[in-house]
Amino acid sequence: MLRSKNIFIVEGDINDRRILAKLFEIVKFTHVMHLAAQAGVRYAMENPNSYVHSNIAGLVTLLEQCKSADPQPAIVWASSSSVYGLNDKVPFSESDRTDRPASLYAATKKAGEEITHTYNHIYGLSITGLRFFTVYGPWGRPDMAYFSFTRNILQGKPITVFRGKNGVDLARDFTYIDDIVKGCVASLDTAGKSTGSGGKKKGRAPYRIYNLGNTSPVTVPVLVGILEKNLKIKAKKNVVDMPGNGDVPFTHANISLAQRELGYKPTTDLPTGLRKFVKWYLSYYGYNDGKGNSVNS
Ligand SMILES: NC(=O)c1ccc[n+]([C@@H]2O[C@H](COP(=O)([O-])OP(=O)(O)OC[C@H]3O[C@@H](n4cnc5c(N)ncnc54)[C@H](O)[C@@H]3O)[C@@H](O)[C@H]2O)c1
Ligand SMILES: O=C(O)[C@H]1O[C@H](OP(=O)(O)OP(=O)(O)OC[C@H]2O[C@@H](n3ccc(=O)[nH]c3=O)[C@H](O)[C@@H]2O)[C@H](O)[C@@H](O)[C@@H]1O
Repeated sequence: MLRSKNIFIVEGDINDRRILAKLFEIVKFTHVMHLAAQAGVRYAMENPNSYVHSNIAGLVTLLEQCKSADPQPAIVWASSSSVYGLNDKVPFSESDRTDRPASLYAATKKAGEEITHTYNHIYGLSITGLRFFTVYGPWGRPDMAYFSFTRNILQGKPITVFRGKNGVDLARDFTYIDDIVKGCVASLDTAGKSTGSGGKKKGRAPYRIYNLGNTSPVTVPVLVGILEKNLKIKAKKNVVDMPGNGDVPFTHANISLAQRELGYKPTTDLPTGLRKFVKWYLSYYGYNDGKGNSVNS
C-alpha cells in the first residue's frame, strides 16, 4: 500500500541530524507533520529524560533542520490538551492560561509551543500547533486507559479507576482518531497561509495554535460502562485516588477557533467511537468468546 502511495519509511531518532539532513537533501519537503514524541502523562514520573530527549532536544533538532532548508517547510506539530494543566476555566480556549502544567510531559509540550514560537519569530518558520484531546480509536496506544481497560476486561483482570479529590470522577474530552486526522489534514492544507488568528502580519509567517477535541467530556466510569456494554463483560474495578498529581481532573475543548479557521468538526461521539474500537480490537487480536468460538473476523 505504501509503495502504491509513493510513501517510504526511514527509521531513526529525530535527534539524528545526519538522517534529517539526508532526508531533506533527497526531498524538498513543503510540509512537515511532526508527531514524534514521548507521549503519556504518568510515565514522565518514571522516565523523565525520555521526554526531554524526544520532546525538547528532538524538536529543536528538527526545527534547526527545517529553518536551514530551502524552501522552508510549513510545520504542523502535535501539542497537547495537557498544557492547560490546572486551568479551571472551562471549556479550555487557546488564549487561556497554560503556565501551570501538572506533569513533566505537559511542561515539555508547553515548552514546545514556546520553542516553535521563537523559530517562527527568528527564522520565519510557519508553525501550527495542534492541542489534541485524549485521542482514541483503532491502532491506538496500548498504554492508554481505553485500550488497557479493554485488554484487562477481556482477560478477566482488574482495572484501576482513578478518582480525583473528594472522590470526584475524572473526565476527559475523548476525541476519535478519524476526527483528529481530519483536523491534521485541514491544518496541513491551510499551513503557510494566513487564516486569521496566527495570520501573516506584514509578511510574517503564521504562528497558529488550535484545540482539536470533541467538546463533550465524559467521566472515566462512563467510559468503563460503554466498554462493558460492548464487551458484554463486567469489569473488575479497583477505584483508587489519582496517583501523584500528574493527571488533571478534567479536560474540555472549546473548538470554535479550529471550526472557524480550519473547518474542523468532530462527528464521532464516544459510544460510536468505542464501538468501532472494540470491533477492531476483537478482530485484530482475535478473541475467544469463552465458549470456544474465536471472534476474529
Ligand atoms: N494519543 C493522545 O491522546 C494524544 C493527545 C495529545 C497529544 N498527543 C501527541 O500526539 C503525538 C502522537 O502521539 P501518539 O498518542 O500517537 O503516541 P505514539 O507513542 O503512538 O506515537 C509517538 C511516536 O513517536 C515516536 N518517537 C518518540 N520519540 C522519538 C524520537 N526521539 N525519534 C523518532 N521517533 C520518536 C515513537 O516511536 C512513536 O511511534 C505525540 O506528539 C503526542 O504527544 C497524543
Ligand atoms: O489529551 C492529551 O493531551 C493527553 O491525552 C492522553 O492522556 P490521558 O487523558 O491521561 O489519557 P489516559 O492515560 O488514557 O487516561 C484517561 C483517563 O483515565 C484515567 N486513568 C488512566 C489509567 C488508569 O489505569 N486508570 C484511570 O482511571 C486517567 O486519569 C484519565 O482521567 C494521552 O495519554 C496523552 O499522551 C495526551 O497528551
